[in-house]
Amino acid sequence: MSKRGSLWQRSRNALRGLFRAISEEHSLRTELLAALFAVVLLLALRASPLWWALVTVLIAVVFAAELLNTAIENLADRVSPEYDPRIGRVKDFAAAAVLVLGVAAVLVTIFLVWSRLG
Ligand SMILES: Nc1ncnc2c1ncn2[C@@H]1O[C@H](COP(=O)(O)OP(=O)(O)OP(=O)(O)O)[C@@H](O)[C@H]1O
Repeated sequence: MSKRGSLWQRSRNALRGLFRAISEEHSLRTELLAALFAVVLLLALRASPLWWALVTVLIAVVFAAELLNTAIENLADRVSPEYDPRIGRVKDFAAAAVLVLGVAAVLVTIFLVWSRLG
């Protein structure tokens, strides 16, 4: 099987992964809603372009982390479907990465509201 492909083919694979993850992962859909809320908040607060840039990067990073977490979970389940404490640790580490970014997103939202209304 060839590992090379046109940019279009690779983009199609990536988009297929994105839509599959959105349809299968509840947490990704929750993050999508949170991103929508952040955009509404930015509009309502008439935030500066710098805030838009910061929130955009944060949304993308949270999404990317969740997608990698999903990929790791899928791989772990394929490699070791049975209970294995090391697989549990790997999944916990991947979930922790998403948690760290989720906390950062909440803090940035608080700072945004604070800077505009405080
Ligand atoms: N094969 C396994 N061996 C040991 N522990 C596991 C195993 N599978 C899952 N776990 C434990 O259960 C937790 C949840 O794993 P699971 O694969 O169900 O993720 P999830 O709840 O679907 O996560 P997410 O909400 O991010 O999709 C893991 O973080 C890990 O602690």
